Amino acid sequence: MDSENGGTRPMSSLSRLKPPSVSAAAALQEVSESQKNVRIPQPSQLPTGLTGLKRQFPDQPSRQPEAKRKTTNDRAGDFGARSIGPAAAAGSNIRPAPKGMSLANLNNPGPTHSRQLSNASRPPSTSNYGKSVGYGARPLTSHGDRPQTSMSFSKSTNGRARSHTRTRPVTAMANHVVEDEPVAGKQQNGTMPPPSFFQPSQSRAGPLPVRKSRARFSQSLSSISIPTSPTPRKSSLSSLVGRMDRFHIDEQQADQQAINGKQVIPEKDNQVQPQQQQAAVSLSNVTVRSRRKEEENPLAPTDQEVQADPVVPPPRTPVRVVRKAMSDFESALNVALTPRTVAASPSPTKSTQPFLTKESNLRGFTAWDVDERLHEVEAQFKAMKEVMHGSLTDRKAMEDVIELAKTRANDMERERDQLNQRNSSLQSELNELRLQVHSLTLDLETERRSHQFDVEGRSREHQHELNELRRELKDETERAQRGHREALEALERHYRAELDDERSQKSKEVDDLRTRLDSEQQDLHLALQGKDREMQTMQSQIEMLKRDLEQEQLAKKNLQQKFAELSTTNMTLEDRGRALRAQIEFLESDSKQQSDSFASMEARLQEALKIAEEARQKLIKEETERRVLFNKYQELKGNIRVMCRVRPVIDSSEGEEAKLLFPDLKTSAQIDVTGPEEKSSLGVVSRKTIPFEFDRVFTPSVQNEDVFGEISQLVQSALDGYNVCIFCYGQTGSGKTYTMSSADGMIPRATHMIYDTITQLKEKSWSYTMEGSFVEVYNEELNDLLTSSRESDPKRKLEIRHDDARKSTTVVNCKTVRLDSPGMVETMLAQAQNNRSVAATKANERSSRSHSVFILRLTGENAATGERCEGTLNLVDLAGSERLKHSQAEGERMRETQNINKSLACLGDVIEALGRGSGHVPYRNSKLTHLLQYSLGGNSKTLMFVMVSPLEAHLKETITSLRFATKVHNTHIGTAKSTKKLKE
Ligand SMILES: Nc1ncnc2c1ncn2[C@@H]1O[C@H](COP(=O)(O)OP(=O)(O)OP(=O)(O)O)[C@@H](O)[C@H]1O
Repeated sequence: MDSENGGTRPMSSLSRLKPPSVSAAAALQEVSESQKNVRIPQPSQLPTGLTGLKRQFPDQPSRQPEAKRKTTNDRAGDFGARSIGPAAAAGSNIRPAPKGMSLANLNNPGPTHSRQLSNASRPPSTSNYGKSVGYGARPLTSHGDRPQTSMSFSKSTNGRARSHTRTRPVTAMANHVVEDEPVAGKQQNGTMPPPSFFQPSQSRAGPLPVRKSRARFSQSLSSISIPTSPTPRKSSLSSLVGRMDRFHIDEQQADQQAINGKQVIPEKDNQVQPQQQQAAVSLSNVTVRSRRKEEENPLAPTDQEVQADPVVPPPRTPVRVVRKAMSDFESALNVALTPRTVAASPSPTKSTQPFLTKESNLRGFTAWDVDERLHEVEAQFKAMKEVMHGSLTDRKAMEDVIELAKTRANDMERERDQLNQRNSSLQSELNELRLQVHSLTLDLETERRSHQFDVEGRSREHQHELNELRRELKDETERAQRGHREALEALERHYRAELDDERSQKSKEVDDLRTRLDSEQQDLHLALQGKDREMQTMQSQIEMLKRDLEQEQLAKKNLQQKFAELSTTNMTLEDRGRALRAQIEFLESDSKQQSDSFASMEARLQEALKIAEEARQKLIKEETERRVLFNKYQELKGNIRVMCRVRPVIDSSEGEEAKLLFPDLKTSAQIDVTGPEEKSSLGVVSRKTIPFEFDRVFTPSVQNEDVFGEISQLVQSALDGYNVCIFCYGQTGSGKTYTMSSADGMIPRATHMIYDTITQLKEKSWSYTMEGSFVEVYNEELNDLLTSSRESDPKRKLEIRHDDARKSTTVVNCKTVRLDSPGMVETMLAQAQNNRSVAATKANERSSRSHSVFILRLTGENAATGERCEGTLNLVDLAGSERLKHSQAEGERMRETQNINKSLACLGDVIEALGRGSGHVPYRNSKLTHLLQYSLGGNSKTLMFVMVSPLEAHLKETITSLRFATKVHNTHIGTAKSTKKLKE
């Protein structure tokens, strides 16, 4: 150990003066640091025992100055003063600490000192506290997170590799023990168990944990800090107590050796009495402080020197301690009496040893003052006497303490024995229980195996029984099935026999029922026939009754008529009677004159009636002649007539009205149109008035009814067997459709008139059939307007067929509707209007882009005269005649307009050709002229309406149309001939 510390202390014990070793210096520094960390408790903070201790041993700073080196007597006095503490504490009424609570807890029983389970956060334990000698917590070393305690120290002695922890002793006490106790047993592990004041003085065979707990408890007690007194007595006492601790350490070392170096980590032992703890605390602290003083005084005998002496047995009682102190004192005295080397005097011989020994050469030294030395010895002797006195007092206190400790030790021994006994009994019980558990386990296993064998055997038996039962059940089932089958067969036979009987019986019943039903059916049939006859009779009676009823109704009507006639006759007769009575009265007065007068009047009346009849007959004859004459007039005048109609201005928004004048309202055959402005060569702007004359000019105020009145004779001509063609020509929006197809236009009025005429002609034995068709010429193609686009077959195109012999035209594949009533004509017109191609242009929203032709074929027969006639009425609504440039049509509309213009030009060409009497009339140049071939010229009567717009904007078109109409009007296209012929 010395070599480890590098100390140079001589091994000889004669000098007893050794320089402080490095380890001792380190220990001294450790103790000094510990003392710095000590928080000196105030008297009020000290435990009661310690407070009493302080009362008994008050500090005496005046006896000896602090700077003065302490002598052995001083340390002995310290020992006595300190050793009294535990005794006083034992004698006082110190309340024992609670179980599990150390003395440190008593000093500061705050919650912060409660033992924590967590290593990382555990506050310094009481053991650590004892190591650090004060409340100041020692910072954690690098050896581990957990503060190193006496427990860990004890663990290191348990053979673990903890020798490296010796680099820094945990506590001053531990440092002292480790470094200053060159005991072989202690140095084996480099550590030693903490000293314990209550350690048994001899090795015992008691339980090791108890001893360990006592050691730990003693170390924890060392954490109690007691202020160090500067008095020499206290130093001496500390020295003594330190020696006593080392004695105990020796004893503990012996115990360690007794338990073969094995140490069990003590369990938590809280059974140490607080008085013992307190005593140990005081002693250990005193030891620490005294050792520090010893280190400061190298001349004083140290504990190591005492411990190093193997001859001197360690004192085991305070008496021995005192004796040892005395011997120490004597040794010190010898040293003191030994001539010292004066520091200022040179050494007679140069010795390499720094201390005085018996071999030291003292020759040459100056003699020292004996008197002074005696005084010093006397003073020291006095002090020694005082120390002795105090030591005796201390001895008594220590003996009390020892007695108390012995008592406590005995109690604990007893308790330990009891615990050992209980432990052994519990161990034996545990062993017994283990044996029982083992035997029970074996029994259980045996039982389980036997039970398993039993279960397997029983399962085999059950399986066998189950198989047997299955076989039996199968046999039983088969037997039962056989029995049931036989029973079923027997039952079947039985029921079959019963069924046969039942069937024969039922068949007999059915036969009876059938015969009965037949007879009943015959009866019912007979009854039904009777009922039929009755019903026929009833029906005949009903018929007869109906007829009777009708006859009765007729008779009733006749009677009613007769009654009415009779009533009238009665009234007439009454009137005549009244007249006759008046006449009788008159006659009675002047009968002859009155009778003559009556006869003359009667003759005049008869004459008037005769004249009236003659006039009526003459009227009829003249009417017939007029019609003949009209037709002859038509034939003579030419068969084309032109009428002009000007529509009214519908809305002022249409624009400025053109200047159209009608000069001759009587004849109504002229229209004067003020032409557009013209600039002459002289620059004079003027507007010409262009006069146009036609067969009839209709002003804007003329209604359709008046217009129809003018053409009704033409319609009548159709009934007389003429081909009549009425067509409207004019620009878009001039009123063509309005005139021809409106609700009161020419077509409805013509049909209505024809119906009326047909009805009238029935009296003359004429019967007519009327068939209508409606076609359209669009882009030089014929379309049937009475057939919708869905119904029409594109493969069946309309074709124009002419019958040259009959001068009639037929459109093949065109739908022809028999018109039996005026309502059918209206329906046909509406249908045609829907199917007609109407497209919008810039000239007119509702511009008709096609020519529509309504063909009404009239066939009449006169049953009386045998005459037959076929006439055709063509009502044509031409498309707009506006010029292409004006219409601004594009694309498809342009093509439409071109076709329209072409067909209209062809119409003009045909009329021109007819007027010229050309042999070839270009009917086939257009579909329109081709369709109207026999309605233009020949035996046809043609009427052209030239429609005029009243607007100034349409003036040019108006003039163009009027010029074209004038051209037509001036054309003589032949004589119309009636188709009326006698029926062969
Ligand atoms: N005499 C009239 N009295 C009142 N309104 C008329 C008369 N004539 C024409 N109209 C009106 O003028 C408008 C154009 O007439 P309509 O459609 O008959 O012209 P259009 O010559 O047939 O034109 P399109 O060639 O485009 O068919 C219509 O709204 C019609 O009602």
